[in-house]
Amino acid sequence: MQEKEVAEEKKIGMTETWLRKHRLQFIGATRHPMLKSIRDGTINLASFKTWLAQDYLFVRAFGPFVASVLTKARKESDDSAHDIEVISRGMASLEDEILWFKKEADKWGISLSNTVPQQANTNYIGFLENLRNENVEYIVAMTAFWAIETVYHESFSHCLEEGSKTPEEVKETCARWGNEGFGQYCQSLQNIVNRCSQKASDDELKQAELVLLRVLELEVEFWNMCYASV
Ligand SMILES: Cc1ncc(CNC=O)c(N)n1
Repeated sequence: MQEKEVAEEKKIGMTETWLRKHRLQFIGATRHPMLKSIRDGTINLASFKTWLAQDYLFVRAFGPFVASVLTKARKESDDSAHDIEVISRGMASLEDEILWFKKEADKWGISLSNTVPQQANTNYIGFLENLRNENVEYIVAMTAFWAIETVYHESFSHCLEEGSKTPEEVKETCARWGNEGFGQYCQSLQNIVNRCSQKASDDELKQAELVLLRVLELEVEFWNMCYASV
């Protein structure tokens, strides 16, 4: 049976089907040792600072990617009014996010202008650039978008759960992506992917699934990069 039929039969979305199938990879990205060290309070602050500076560069590249998803929604979505609203919300919050990175970098004494992207970051940014191509289908780009946001939400909300020993000075970072509002926004993105997947061809679904897997790999490599930089 095709996965699309499995999803339909069980009355669950395509995203849920993928996440069940690739559960281990999802856990690898959202429960990385670096995240575990945030949660248990043993985080090495040098690693955290590396993450902060590198993620700032990532987010700067993420904006143009989100803009390209917005353009695809306009051209390809069967409910573009709705999708544009959701994607624009994400776009708008990036401005605030960039300001937040600058403020946070000041707090930690990090010079962002002297930061150069490390290899794993360059790979991730290159991946985003490829997805901006107009030949990449809306559902494929949208799946990447949903996955990128959701991985951060899952990762950081876990660091704020009861019983976690996340250091005070890192809590604000966790709350940025771990908060409930961000979780609802991730859910809106997920609903879009699920809706689009009902009309997608098998080939499009295969591509979207591969993109999801690649996001999970790139996220692990991103954390590895920070973790190793001690
Ligand atoms: C490496 C990485 N993955 C996901 C996010 C979350 N999206 C935008 O902020 C992020 N900031 N960085």
